[in-house]
Amino acid sequence: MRFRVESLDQHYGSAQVLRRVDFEIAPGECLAVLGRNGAGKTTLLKCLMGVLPVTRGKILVDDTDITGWSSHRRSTAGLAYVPQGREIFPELTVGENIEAAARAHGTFGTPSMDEAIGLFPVLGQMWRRPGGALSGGQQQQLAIVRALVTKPGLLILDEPTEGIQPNLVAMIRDVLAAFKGRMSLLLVEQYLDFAVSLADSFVVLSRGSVAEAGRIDCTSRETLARHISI
Ligand SMILES: Nc1ncnc2c1ncn2[C@@H]1O[C@H](COP(=O)(O)OP(=O)(O)OP(=O)(O)O)[C@@H](O)[C@H]1O
Repeated sequence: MRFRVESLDQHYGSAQVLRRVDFEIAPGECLAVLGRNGAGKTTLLKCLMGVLPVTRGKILVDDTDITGWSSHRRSTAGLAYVPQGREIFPELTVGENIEAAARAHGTFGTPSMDEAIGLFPVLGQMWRRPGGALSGGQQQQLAIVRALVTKPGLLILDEPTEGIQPNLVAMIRDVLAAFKGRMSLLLVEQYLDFAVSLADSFVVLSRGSVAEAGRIDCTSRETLARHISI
C-alpha cells in the first residue's frame, strides 16, 4: 500500500494541533514519526484512522482519497492500528479478541491467521483467559496480533515499546521486521534504537508541524536523538 498525507491540519476547538503535515510511505516501507511529548503524534494517528476529523488536507491510499471515510471503512481498506494503551476488549478472551478481528476482515481460519497467532506463543497459552487479565506486555502482543490477523496494507503503531521489557521489545522488533515488506508500517516511537532498526524514513513533528524529514540511512543518530529527548 502506498500511503500519502497532504497538508493535514487538525484543531481541538480553536487550538490548532497539526499544521500542514505531509509525508508519504512507499509500499513495504516503514516510516518513523518522531517528536517530543505533546508534539501531536497521537493526534496524527487518530486522524489517519478516522478517530478524529481533520480540518484540512488529504489522506490518500494508493491515490484514493480516504479523508472522509469512517474508521470502519479505513480498516476494511487495510489500515490497522495498535493504539497507545492497546485498547483490547478486556472482557473477551484472548481467542475472542483475535477471532473477532479475523472474522471482520474475512481472514478467519486462513493460514495468515494461524501465522499471526503463532508469532507470540504466550497468546496460545492464554487463549481462554480474558484479555483484561493479561500483563501489559501480553496485551501489547495481543494488540499486535489482532492487527496482523486482518492482513493490513498499513500497520500503524503508537509507541509499541512503551513500558515493555527488553526481551519482549526485541521479539516485537523481530516480528515487525519480518512483516515489513509485506505491508507498510507507520511507527510512532520514543525508543530511538528500535525506530532506527525498522524505519526507512522519518518525520519529526514539532508543535504539530514537520520540522525535519528524510531517509534514516542519510541522517545521523545525533540529529534524530535531538528531536526525541523529552
Ligand atoms: N482531546 C484533546 N483536547 C484538547 N487538546 C488535546 C486533546 N488531546 C491532545 N490534546 C493536545 O494536543 C497536543 C498534541 O497531543 P498528542 O497527544 O497528539 O501529542 P503526542 O506527540 O502524541 O504526545 P505524547 O508523546 O505525550 O503522547 C497537546 O498539546 C495536547 O495537550
